[in-house]
Amino acid sequence: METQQVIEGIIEEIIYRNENNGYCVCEISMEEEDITCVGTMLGVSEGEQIRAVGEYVSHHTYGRQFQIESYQSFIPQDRHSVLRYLSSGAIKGIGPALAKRIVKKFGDDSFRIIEEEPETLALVKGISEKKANEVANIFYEQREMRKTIIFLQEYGISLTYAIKIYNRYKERTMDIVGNNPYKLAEDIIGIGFKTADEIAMKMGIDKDSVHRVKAGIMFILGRASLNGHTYLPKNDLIDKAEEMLLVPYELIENALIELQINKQIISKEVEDRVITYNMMFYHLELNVARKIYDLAQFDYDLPGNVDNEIKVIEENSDIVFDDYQRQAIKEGIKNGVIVVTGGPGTGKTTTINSIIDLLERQGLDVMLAAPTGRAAKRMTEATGRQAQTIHRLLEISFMNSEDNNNKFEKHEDNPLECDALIIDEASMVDIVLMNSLLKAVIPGTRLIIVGDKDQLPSVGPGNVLKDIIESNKVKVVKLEKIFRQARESAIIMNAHKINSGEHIDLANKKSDFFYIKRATAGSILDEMKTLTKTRLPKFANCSPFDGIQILSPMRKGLLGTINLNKELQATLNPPKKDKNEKVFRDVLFREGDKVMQIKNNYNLAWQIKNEYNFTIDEGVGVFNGDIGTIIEINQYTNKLKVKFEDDKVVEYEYANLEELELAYAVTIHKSQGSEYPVVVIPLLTGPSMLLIRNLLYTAVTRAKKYVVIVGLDTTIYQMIDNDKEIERYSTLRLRIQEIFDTMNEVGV
Ligand SMILES: Nc1ncnc2c1ncn2[C@@H]1O[C@H](COP(=O)(O)OP(=O)(O)OP(=O)(O)O)[C@@H](O)[C@H]1O
Repeated sequence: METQQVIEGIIEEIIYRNENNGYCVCEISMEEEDITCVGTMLGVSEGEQIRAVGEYVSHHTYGRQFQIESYQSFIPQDRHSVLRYLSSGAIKGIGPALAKRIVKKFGDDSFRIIEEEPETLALVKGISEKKANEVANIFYEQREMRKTIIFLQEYGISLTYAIKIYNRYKERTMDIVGNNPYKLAEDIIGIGFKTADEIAMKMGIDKDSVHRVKAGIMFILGRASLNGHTYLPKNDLIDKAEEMLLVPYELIENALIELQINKQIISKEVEDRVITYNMMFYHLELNVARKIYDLAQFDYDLPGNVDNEIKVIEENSDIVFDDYQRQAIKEGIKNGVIVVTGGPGTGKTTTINSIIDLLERQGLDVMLAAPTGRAAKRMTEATGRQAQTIHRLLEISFMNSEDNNNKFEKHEDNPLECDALIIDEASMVDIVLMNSLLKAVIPGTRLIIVGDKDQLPSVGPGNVLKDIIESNKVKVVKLEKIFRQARESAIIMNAHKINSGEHIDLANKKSDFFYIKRATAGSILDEMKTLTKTRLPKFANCSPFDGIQILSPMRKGLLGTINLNKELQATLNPPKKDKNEKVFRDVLFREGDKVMQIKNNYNLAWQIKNEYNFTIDEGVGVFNGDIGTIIEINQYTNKLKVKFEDDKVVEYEYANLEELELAYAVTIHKSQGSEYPVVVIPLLTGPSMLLIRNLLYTAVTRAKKYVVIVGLDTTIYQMIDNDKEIERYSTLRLRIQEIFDTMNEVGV
C-alpha cells in the first residue's frame, strides 16, 4: 500500500463537483504529470494552485488517482493560471472573453487589482462599476472561505467537517469557532465535547473558560441521557464536571447559573435533593404528563350490552376471561388512558383483541402500533390487523441530518385520526418517542398502553411505562394468571419464576428450556460454536442467520458480544477468496455476515427488488434492532449492501458503517422488543450491575421455541436472586402526579 504523499499543481479542470458535500473530481497538472484527484474540496476553481496531502489509489475503471485528505489552495500567480481561473466561471459575471480582457490589461497583477482596487477593473471594456464591485465581493467571499477552511484544518478538523462547519456559519466561522469552539459541539452533528475540547486546547483557550465549563456540563447531561436518565442529581453532576474538566467548584457553579439563565438547563428540588435536567428533557416529561392528564379526562360509556358482547367473544374463541381480563376489556373501552401490563402468557394479546373487537363493533376506528418493526409485525400477526411502528404511524418525514427537528408529519396540528390507539411493547418507548406520539394524539382518543413492566426499560432515556404505572393516576390492569396453554411452556413458566425471584429447575431436559453446564469461558465459546453451527440448526430447524440468536449480558470480555461476534464470524462465515471484506474502525465486515442496524435512521433508503431486479417497493427508514445480511461490499463505490428481513436492501456508504454491528451475538439490552425462535445465552461471570434478574428475564422472554443457557448454574441463581435494577433517573411519575393533583385542587 502506498503511503501519504504531498502533491502540488494547478487545477486544470473540474470534472465533477457535488456542491452539498464538497466531493470533487478534478484534473491537476503537476510538473511531471497530470493526475486525477478525488476528495472533498469546497469552492476550488480551475486555475487555482493546490497543495494536497493524500495517497495514490487505483480505481478499477479510471486507473491511478490521487485521493485527497487535506489541501490548501492558493490564488494563481502566473498569467496562464490567472486566465484559467477567471475564465472558469469561478467568479460569477466573468466569462472567458472578459477574463481575457482583464488579463490583457492587468497581467499578473489582475488579482491584486480585483481585491484592492476593484474600481480600476471598470477600465476594462464591458465591466461597469457595479459589476466591478460585485466581482470584488465574490472574490472576497471566496478568499474568506479558503482562509476559513485552512484555519479549521490547522486545528486538526478534517475537511469533511471543515466544510460542514463552513456551510453552517459561513463568513462568521472564524469568529464563532475562534471565540468559542465549544459551539461546534452544540451545532455540528458528529462533533462532540471531546473533539471541541481538543480544538479549543490547540487554540490555546483557557481550561477555565466558561464556554468550556458550560459545554462540559451539557456533555455530561447528554451522556447521562444516553444511559437512560432524564436528569442528574446536581451534586453528581458537579462531581462529574470537576473530575472531567479539572476546574474549581466555583466555576462549575457559575456555569450552571449561566446555563440556567440561558434556559439550557433547569434545577428543581425533588424529594429533598436538587436535580438538574437538560431543559429539553424537563419539557418532555412535562408535556407527556400534561397529555396523559388531558387524555385521561375523557370517560366513555360502555355499550349497554357489553356483557353479552364479551360472552359472544368468549363463545367464539372458546375461552372464559378471568376477572382481570374482563376488567381490562371494560376499562379499555371506558377510559381515556389505560395501561394493561403482565408477563408472558398472561393473556395481554387476547385481551387487546377483545377490546379491538368491541370498539370496532361500535363503529370506532382503532390504530395499532409498536416501537420496533419486529414488535409491530408480531402485533399484526397476533391481532389480524395492520400494526405499524410508531415511527411509521407518525409518518416520519425526510429528516435533514443537520436538523433534528420536524421528524414527524403527525403532531398537534395534524393529529392521528382514530378513536383508539393501542401501543404494544410499551416498555421500550422512551420519553422522546412518547412525547412525539402523544403530540399526535388528541384528547377524545382512547390510549391503550400494553406492555410488561418487568422488562428492561427503554434503551433511550426515561422510564415511561413504569412511571405511568407507578404514578397511580392512570387506570392500570395487571394480568397475572398464566393460562393453560402458556403453562405448558417451560420458557414462560421459568420466565415467571425468574421474575418473582424463584430458582428454576435446570435439570429438566425434556422441554423447551435447556441448560448446558460449562465452567470456563473457553468451553462456553466452543459450545456456542457447535450449537450454532450444527446442533441447533439440526434440532430446531433454523440457522444462526435466521432464527438462532445469541444474547449476551455484556459487550466486553471473552463472552461479550464483541468477542463472540469475532469468534462466530470465523466459524459461521469464514474468509473466502470471493468474499469481499471491509474493516471499519475495529470491526471486520465480510460478505455473508449477519449484521444489525444500531440506531434509528429515518433517511436511509431501502428498496425491494423482484427476481428480475426490478424495484417493486421502496422507502426510507431503517431502525435500531433491524437484522440483516451483508450481500455486497463494493471496494470501488465504497458501499456496502445489506438485505434486511422483508427483503429490504439498503446501501451504506462506508462512512455510515458506524450504524452497523455484527449480530451473531447481540446484547440483551439490544434484544428488547425482538423475539427469536431460539435464544442462546452464555452466562459465566460479568460486572455485578449486569448480573441482575430483569436482564435474565428479558433474555429468556425473547425466545419463542427454545432457550439454551450455557454456563454456570450459580451465575443463573445469582442473577435470579439479584433484584437490583439499574437506576434510572426520571421524574415522569412525579410530573404526572403533580399535574393530576394540581388540576384536581383547582377543580378543573
Ligand atoms: N381467559 C383465557 N382462558 C384460556 N386461555 C387463555 C385465556 N386468555 C388467554 N389465553 C391463552 O393463553 C395464551 C397466552 O395468551 P396471550 O397470547 O394473549 O398472552 P400474552 O400476554 O399476549 O403473551 P405474550 O406476552 O407471551 O405474547 C394463549 O394461548 C391464549 O389463547
